Formats: sequence, C-alpha cells, structure tokens
Amino acid sequence: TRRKRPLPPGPKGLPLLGNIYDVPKSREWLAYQRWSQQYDSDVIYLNLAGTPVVVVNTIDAAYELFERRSALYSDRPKMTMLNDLVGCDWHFVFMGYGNRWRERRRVFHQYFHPSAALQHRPRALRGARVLLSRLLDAPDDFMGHLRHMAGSLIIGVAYGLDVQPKDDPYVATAERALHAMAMAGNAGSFLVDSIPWLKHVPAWFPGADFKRKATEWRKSTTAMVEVPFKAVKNAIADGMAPPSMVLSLLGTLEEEDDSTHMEKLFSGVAAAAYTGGSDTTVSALGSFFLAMLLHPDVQRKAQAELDGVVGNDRLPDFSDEQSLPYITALVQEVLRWRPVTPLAVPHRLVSEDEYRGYRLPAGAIVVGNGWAMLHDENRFPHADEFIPERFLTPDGQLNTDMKDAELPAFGFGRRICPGRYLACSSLWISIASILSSLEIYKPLDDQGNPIEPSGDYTTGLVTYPLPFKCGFKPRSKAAEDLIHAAVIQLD
Ligand code: HEM
Repeated sequence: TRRKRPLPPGPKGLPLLGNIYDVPKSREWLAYQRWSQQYDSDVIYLNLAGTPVVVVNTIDAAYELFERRSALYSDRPKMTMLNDLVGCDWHFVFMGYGNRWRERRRVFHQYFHPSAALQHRPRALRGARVLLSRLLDAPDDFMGHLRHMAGSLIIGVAYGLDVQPKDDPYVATAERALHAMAMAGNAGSFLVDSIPWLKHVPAWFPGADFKRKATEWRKSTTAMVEVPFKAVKNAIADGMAPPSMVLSLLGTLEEEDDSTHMEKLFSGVAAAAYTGGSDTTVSALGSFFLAMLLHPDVQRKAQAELDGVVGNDRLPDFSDEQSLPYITALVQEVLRWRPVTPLAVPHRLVSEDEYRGYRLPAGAIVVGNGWAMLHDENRFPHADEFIPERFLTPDGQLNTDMKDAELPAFGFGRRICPGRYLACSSLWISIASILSSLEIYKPLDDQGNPIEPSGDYTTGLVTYPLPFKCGFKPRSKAAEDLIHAAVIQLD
C-alpha cells in the first residue's frame, strides 16, 4: 500500500528530463514557493533528469521532517566533483550523515556552542571597532571592509592569527579556495555529479576538462586547509602561539592518538569554520546596509534607542544587549528579510518515508525553502518589507512568541548552522557599533540626486546584494573622536 501512495504534487515535466526546464536558473526559491501555493501543499516534488527532489516550504513541515525525523533527513547528497575530485571531503558541511561527520561536528561544537561563543565576543567587538574606522577612512570599499572583518574574526578564533590590514596572505588563500568551492559545488555544472564513474576518466581524455579544473582547484582548497594550520604548528614550536581553537585542539592530543589522523581532522574543522563563516556574515551585513538605505526611518529609530541607552560618550558593547531590543530585532529582521542562504544546504533522505499521505522516495534530495518560510505572510505580514517591530511586543520588548522565528535562516535539524551563535554576536555588535556612530546614506550623483540601490541580489547558495553605492559619515564630531580613540586603544 505504501508503494501506491502518490508522490507530492509538482509541475508535470517532460519524459526523462523531468522538470529540468521548469526550475528557473536563478531565485528558484520563488518558483518553489509559488508551486507550493498553487498545489496547496507544503511539500512539492520535482524530478531533475531522474534525481528526485522534495522541496519543503513551511516551518511546520520542516519541523516534522528535519527535526522530528532527523535520523532520516540529515544526510547530504553525494558531490563527486567537490568531494572526490577537488578533495573537499575534509569539510563536514558536505559530508554524509555518519560517524565521520559526527566526530567533526562534535569537535566544532566545543568551540562554538552558546557559552563557548561568549569567549569570542572580545574578538567580535574588536572587529566591529576596526570596521568603524575602516568605513570612516575608505567608505567606498565597504564590502571589502566587511570581508576583512569577517575573515579576521574567524582566522583569529580558529588559528589565533592576526590579519594584515591589506592583501593578507591567509585571507587571499581562503578567498581563492572559496571561489574554487563555489565553482565546483555549483549544482548541475558537472556531469560527473550525476555520473560518478566519470571521475575515473583520465585528465587527457577529450572532454575531461573537469579533471584539469579539479586539479587546479584542489591546490587552492588544500592550501587553505594546510597553510594556516602549519603556521600555528610553527608558532607552537617557537613557543609563540596565541590562544586559538587549533592550539587548544592540538593540546588535547595524547601519546597513543594517531596524530596524522587527528591533525587532518582538526585542520579540516578549522577550515570549515572559515568557509562557513566568512561569506555568510558579509552577505548579512551587506543586506543591513541596503536595508538602512531603503528605510531611513528604521535607522533613525535604532539610533534613538542607542542614544538613549549608550549616549554619545562611548561606543556600545555587549553589556548593552539586554537594553537594546530594537537592535536585536533589527538583526533578526536582516536575517529574515534577505536570507543569506535562501535554500540552506540540501539534505538527502536516506530511506523511503511518508508525509501527509505522500511517498517521499529514498535518496531524494530534500531542500528546505528557508526563503518561503521567512516570507510566509501568515507569520510575517508584509513579508517583503523591512519591519524590525515584528519581533517586538507593542511596548517595545522582544516578543517571546517570535523567539527564534528567524531560525530557518540557519538551516534545519541536526545540520543547522553550528556557527550561528558567533554569527549573531558578530552581526549584533557590528550593527550596534555602526548605527551608534555612523550615518548610512545614499550618496548623490553628479546632478545632486540620491543614487538609488537596485536592491537586486546575486543568486546561488549564498546570495549577496548586487554592488550598490552607500555613504558613511560620522554622526557627530564626538562619534568620530570615539572611533579614533577606540582604534588607538586596540593598538
Ligand atoms: C549569518 C551567518 C550565517 C548563516 C546565515 C549561516 C547559514 C548556514 C546554513 C543555512 C547552513 C546549512 C544548514 C543545513 O544544512 O540545514 C550552515 C551550515 C554550517 N555553517 Fe553556517 N551560517 C552562518 C554563519 C556561520 C559561521 C560564523 C560559521 C563558523 C563559525 C558557520 C559554520 C557552519 C558550518 C561548519 C556548517 C556545516 C554544518 C553541518 O553540515 O553539519 N556558519 N550555515
């Protein structure tokens, strides 16, 4: 009887190719949400040239499948190009569900769970203050400054290394690797992902260009894992290693441990922190700048709250968090309004399942449509508007009913982002610091008219606002002096 159950509804598709031409090449999450409404089903089914795909579009369905049935829904699709050929099998985000993944996730968790993440707050505060001075000195390169801040924070936490103000070799190595991973991991770009035995084709074989690309990309990703890890080991040998995740992990090695295995594991986990934490934070802060340009009223309201609590003779710090609910709500709204990873990272269903009378086939790729959940009009009325108040009670306190409402921005079930506590602290202190001391405004064109941002985004696993013009100036002379003084203190 189970076999006879229907698949979830979805567009009909072509013989053999299925829905390959139905799924748009960009912003697929919008099409998935539309189909979910059209077929009146929170799960929809697609056949991508023989690969079954289930898209989960509501928070209730996500809870039932990813959370309550997590033993079935925590695997990842196999990515032959990225894992086997480019050699990214050290990264636990791409690992199948099992002991290898569990071991790495456990190691990572020790350094990023809620109370461990508290220890990274001084670094996040420092990063936010350096960011202020960089925005003041060279406002045009604001995305570059975000990249520098996010990179320095993670490199600091993971390896204890200081990052150069410009052209840092560790950041450059990591950026090259991230680019290689984005290319190699792009779903549908490489036939070898659908026909894994092609990985055995020799590189000289006609049409085996993917093997040559993989060899090139492997060099960048390997360097990203090995170069900063070796730097820490050298610093330990010189007795000069500052505190870091890698230093502490190496300190746990026992004589009887297989040190080659353990070092591979540690270096992979540290590199996973960088790849998970840099682009995502940059994207979220890019959306924050965009939101402030488009909603000056929100900026003014946030600044009024900061002025009342922090005043104008100091910069905010984490001790202000409880007194600044509007800022916390604003951070939640940034994550909800323009989700960094609209479709999270795909999961895989390990064995056949049944949901609301539908059959979900074994091996299906299961995509959580976080975008649809965070733009559900029933939960978030006027979902496309930027309204931090939706996370507050009428008297301006954080609304406990909306606690964690932005969580789908961080994915689902056992695979939910393990770096989210660090991410939220770093977003919070950056946003509070910027709003308390800087004015974010639309620069003027040659005719003296404000330059409007398009508000458009890139598409892909991690989305960013397309390049836009944004101005930054100190809110007052006192604010400017505070920024300079804060940076001198840090030095
Ligand atoms: C705004 C910032 C961030 C967003 C929106 C974000 C989002 C996500 C999402 C959607 C996933 C996939 C979840 C799933 O499969 O269902 C994920 C996984 C992951 N994230 Fe984040 N992330 C952020 C920041 C960070 C930071 C700062 C770190 C590191 C400190 C990090 C490390 C990771 C790792 C290691 C994974 C893989 C988890 C696994 O597969 O078990 N992320 N993140």
